[in-house]
Amino acid sequence: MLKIAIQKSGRLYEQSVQLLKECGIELNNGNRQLKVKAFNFPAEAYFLRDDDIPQYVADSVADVGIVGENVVFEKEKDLNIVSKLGFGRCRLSIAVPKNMNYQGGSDLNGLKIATSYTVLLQKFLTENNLKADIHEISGSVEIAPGIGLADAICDLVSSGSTLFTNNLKEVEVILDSQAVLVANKNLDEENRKILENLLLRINAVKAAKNYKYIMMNAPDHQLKNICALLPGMKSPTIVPLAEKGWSSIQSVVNENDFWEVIEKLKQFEAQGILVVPIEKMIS
Ligand SMILES: Nc1ncnc2c1ncn2[C@@H]1O[C@H](COP(=O)(O)OP(=O)(O)OP(=O)(O)O)[C@@H](O)[C@H]1O
Ligand SMILES: O=P(O)(O)OC[C@H]1O[C@H](OP(=O)(O)OP(=O)(O)O)[C@H](O)[C@@H]1O
Ligand SMILES: [Mg+2]
Repeated sequence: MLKIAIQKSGRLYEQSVQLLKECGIELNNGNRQLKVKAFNFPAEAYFLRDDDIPQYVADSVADVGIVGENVVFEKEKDLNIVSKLGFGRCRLSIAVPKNMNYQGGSDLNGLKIATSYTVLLQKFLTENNLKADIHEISGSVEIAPGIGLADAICDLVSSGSTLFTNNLKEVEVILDSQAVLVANKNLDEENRKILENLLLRINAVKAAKNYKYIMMNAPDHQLKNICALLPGMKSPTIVPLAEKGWSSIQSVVNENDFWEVIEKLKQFEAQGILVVPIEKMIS
């Protein structure tokens, strides 16, 4: 039985549960139980404060956990990061009052900086030969300069709207972060196998999000051009149409190249192009 630690509530909760669901792991947490067995997978979920997850996984209280890289690196526990999950994207940044004439890192010398990320902030200061006074607070960090508690802050930023509403501006990015799956370094054989299975599913879900399934008709003399454009997972599927000289082509296309590929397909006389989402993709 693989014990999976996930955030009880907050920024990562919904997407963590959703990811497990897309992996076929259903957790009925309807009545807010903190420990829930999956119906159809040898796993059990523990719902915890995100700050505690690295410690619990390192201590084998849980075998794996879903948590932000920002927390993983701040806590400095000996863990394996086994997958980057692509959600919970944010950055850990230093921000100063909007009206400060900030020229560069050396302007931080001698300032009082409020943060919940003392380890990562100290590392940044040391690496950049800066000396500032770190003032640890556990939340509502952005309010600190406005109430005279500190001169600057170091906290998570995503859209920047919290900084904006508190009259602050972002001046240094310390870390780019996203949610990751971390694992205990000494899993037993049984749990290692379950984790392998879970990772296969996570990779299938992640890959599917990056690709679309594409179908079209094209004249046979363009097949070579189109196949070069759409290599597919192995190679495209080509089926002759009832109309002579025409074929139907099916393949996958990466989301990033999508519009460029469509434009070229039109040049290669493709018609009736259909694009559909993929639910899972296993290579
Ligand atoms: N604005 C944001 N946009 C995207 N991801 C974010 C944002 N803020 C935080 N995160 C990510 O989500 C994680 C959890 O954030 P949240 O604000 O829910 O934490 P918390 O208040 O410490 O929760 P807990 O009650 O579990 O301790 C953060 O550690 C970070 O990785
Ligand atoms: O750049 P933004 O999009 O404004 O996001 C940044 C804010 O989001 C997080 O807090 P959250 O809203 O999760 O609340 P919290 O204070 O309870 O952690 C983070 O601590 C910032 O305050
Ligand atoms: Mg927390």
